[in-house]
Amino acid sequence: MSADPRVSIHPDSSVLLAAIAARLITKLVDTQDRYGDATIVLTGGTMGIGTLRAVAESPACRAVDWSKVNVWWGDERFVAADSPDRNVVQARAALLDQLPLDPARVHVPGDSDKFKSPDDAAADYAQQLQEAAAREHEADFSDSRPDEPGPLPRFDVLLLGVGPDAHVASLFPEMAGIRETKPTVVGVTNSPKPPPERISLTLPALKSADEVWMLVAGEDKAGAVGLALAGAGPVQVPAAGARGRNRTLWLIDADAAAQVPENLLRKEPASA
Ligand SMILES: O=C1O[C@H](COP(=O)(O)O)[C@@H](O)[C@H](O)[C@H]1O
Repeated sequence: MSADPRVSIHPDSSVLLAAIAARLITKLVDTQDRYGDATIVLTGGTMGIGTLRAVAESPACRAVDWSKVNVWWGDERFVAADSPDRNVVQARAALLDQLPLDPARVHVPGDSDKFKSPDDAAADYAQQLQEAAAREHEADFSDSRPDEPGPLPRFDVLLLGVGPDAHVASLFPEMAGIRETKPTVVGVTNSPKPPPERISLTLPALKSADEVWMLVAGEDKAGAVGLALAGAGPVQVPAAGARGRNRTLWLIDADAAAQVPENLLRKEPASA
């Protein structure tokens, strides 16, 4: 089951980033009230890193118990561990290094210093995910606990940027990664956007999240946003396939909203 998209449009990218940060902080606090901890899946790119900077700037940032936040990434560039191209390196500089995170809860995808190929790093990341899922399963004493752990832990909120070509994470239109239905993680060797080698969660793994938030600003993304929301197929338009189980939220600015289908635009209530 997955949730139909809802769209929330903000006047420009700076208002959008502040609004996303406020929502994210609230979501993490609410989730910690419910489960004791919260799990976020981060993304890279302009909006992914901009969101982290906006969280760092928010006075409400400290409302979250960061020692009980589990951190994963939806994708990573397969380059040296300290490369400025790494989503992890950018996320640490934007926010993570300022937080009292528990290092055991920060799950970093592999790099080219440690692994020979994107496929090897993808296998390691899939293993990290599976181990986290097994730990969660062991600690679950509820009546709804399944007999066996699944391949993925609980993802409470999963953030995604969208490229002008409608890629999400490192799943690019018409390429092998977006067609994967079985593995949770895939190695990418020919990304059309540099750097060419990457690892990415697959579409089924993205769709396992409780909530998926699509973060998009700028007129160069309007075509991709329009196609995704008009119901295009995920192989051609990967952003169309990314949906949360309970919520799919498109948080976008007015420029990126230029081609949103009319029926998805929120109407003002009619005046009496
Ligand atoms: O390469 C990537 O691109 C996407 C989108 O980035 P943007 O700069 O166009 O917003 C990003 O979400 C992904 O994590 C990243 O690796």
